[in-house]
Parts: sequence; C-alpha cells; structure tokens
Amino acid sequence: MPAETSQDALAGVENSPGVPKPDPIVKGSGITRTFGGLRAVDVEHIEIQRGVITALIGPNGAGKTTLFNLLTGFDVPDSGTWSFNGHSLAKVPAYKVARLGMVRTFQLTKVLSKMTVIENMRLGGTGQRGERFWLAPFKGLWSSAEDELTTRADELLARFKLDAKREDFAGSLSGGQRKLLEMARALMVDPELIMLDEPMAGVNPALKQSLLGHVKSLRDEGRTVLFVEHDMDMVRDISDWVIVMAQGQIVAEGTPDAVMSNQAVIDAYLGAHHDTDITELDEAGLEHEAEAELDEGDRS
Ligand SMILES: Nc1ncnc2c1ncn2[C@@H]1O[C@H](COP(=O)(O)OP(=O)(O)OP(=O)(O)O)[C@@H](O)[C@H]1O
Repeated sequence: MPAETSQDALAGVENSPGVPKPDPIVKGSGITRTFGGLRAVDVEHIEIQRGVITALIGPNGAGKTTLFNLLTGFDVPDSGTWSFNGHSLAKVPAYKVARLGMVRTFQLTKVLSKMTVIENMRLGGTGQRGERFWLAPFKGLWSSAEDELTTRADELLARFKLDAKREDFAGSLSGGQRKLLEMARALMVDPELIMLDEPMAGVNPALKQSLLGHVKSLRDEGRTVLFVEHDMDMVRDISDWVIVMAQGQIVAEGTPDAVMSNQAVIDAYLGAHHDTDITELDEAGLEHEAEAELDEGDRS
C-alpha cells in the first residue's frame, strides 16, 4: 500500500463547482444538450479524478443520466469538448469509448434475459474479441482467444458470486443479481473507468452490502468509479468526492461531508431524497420498467 492513496490527492481540492483535479481521467467543458426547449445539460466544466469513487447526485431530471450518455457516446451534445485520458471523445461511438477503457452500466439493466449468464458475459468481451477477427482463419488461435474470454468470464462470475447461475437465463435473475451481472460484464473489457447509473435501484437490502463491497473493490484495484445514485447512504458510505447537479448544471461539489452538510444543497437538491430511500419506493416500478424494456429488446 503506497503511503499516499489516490483519495489523499483530493485533500487539497477546493469544494467548488467545476474545480480542477490534480489527476483528472475525464475532463469536459461547455457541454450542453437540449431537448426541445429544455436544456437538460449545461455543464461549464467537469473533471473526474483518477482512482477514486465520485458520486453524481441531484434531483430527478437534473441531467445526470443525460451527462452519462454524452460522456460515453450514447448521445451527442449540442456543444462542448470532453476527453478521456487526454483523448478527445467527440464523435467517438460508444463501443469505441468502451474499448478505450471507459464503460458504463444502465439505470435499467441491459442484460439480455433470453441469454444465459455466461453468454451475457462473453458478449461483454466482444470489444476485445472484435480486434481478433483476423485470427478466425487460424482455428487454433481463434479458439484460444475464445477460451481466454470464457476463462475471464468465469473468473468474474466467481468474484461476483454468480457462478452458480452460469447456465441460467439472465431473465430469471433478481434485480440485484442483474446489477451484479451488468457490473461483471462491464469488467470483461478491463476498463480503467467504470460508470454506474443507479447501481442500487431495485436491489434488495441483502445484496446492497455486497454491491457496495464490489464497488469499493473496483477502486481498490486501481479503477476509477463514477456513479449516479439517489441512495444517500451509499453516497455517504463509499464516495471520495460528490458532484451535485440541478437543472443541467453542476451546482456544488466536494467531499461527502462537505456536500451533505451544505444547507443549500440539502434544501434545494437533496430535498425529498434526504433521509428517504427512493430506491425502495421506486423498486416495484423500476422492476416493472426493466422487464418491459428487456422484453422489448428481445422482440427487436
Ligand atoms: N430523450 C429525451 N427526450 C426528451 N427529453 C429528455 C430526453 N432524455 C432526457 N430528457 C429530459 O432531460 C432532463 C434530464 O433528464 P435525465 O434523465 O438526464 O435526468 P436525471 O438527473 O438522470 O434524472 P433521474 O434521477 O430521474 O434519472 C429531464 O427533464 C428529462 O425529461
């Protein structure tokens, strides 16, 4: 363990919106996205520190998921520049962003319910395998690449305690197990940065602790984690840094203690979510939406 951990690097950083970080893995400026007349994202400047866990919080409709979509190439902004490891991501499609080492999960999990757990995992590694298509004529090499993929998938399933579910259809998993599967699948490309959109939504309390442990272990093995979450216990528990959005803008950021004790943030932005576990309130609805979305995906 080095004397200085990556979390220590944030110690001297000022608690102010858009503040520069000592070692940013992601940098963005002037990012805007409008839907009709609504400015969903209007971020002047954002930096995500490498090797730590950053939470992105804010009320419903603040623009958190839209910002995730823009940063990861799932949507295109009206204006702005953003980069990952100094590499500009303008016009870079989502699958290439993932290959560069920046992957994300979705609020409503996108596991494929009619495929088995191991098949879902192997699909998560196709970014790597795609680069090996030239091996196809050389059968031996091709199958060893395939074996490597399966070995990695099995290691990850064991780590996430999903190995017993290996041959089950992903559709038979609980909401929490799907979240775990999605996290495990994201790791198939060995990302440097993993972005989790509401990892606790639809997760029962028993699995929550295990999920928290897994998120911390991602940081402990040197990855950067950025997550959107309404569950304030989780935010308080595991974040090294918190960024608050409201009406498309970054309105506050700082250490969890500083942000959570900022009265303006509590009043204006945590509001109803403060001390209320929205995750539980929304659980049934989210599950229902997830099922509907998965069924729709299966038909297309
Ligand atoms: N594809 C879209 N078309 C039209 N409006 C959209 C679209 N996507 C998002 N919006 C609007 O943009 C705003 C920001 O939405 P977004 O989902 O990014 O917020 P959020 O902070 O992630 O909210 P939540 O916490 O509820 O997930 C909302 O007013 C939303 O209705």
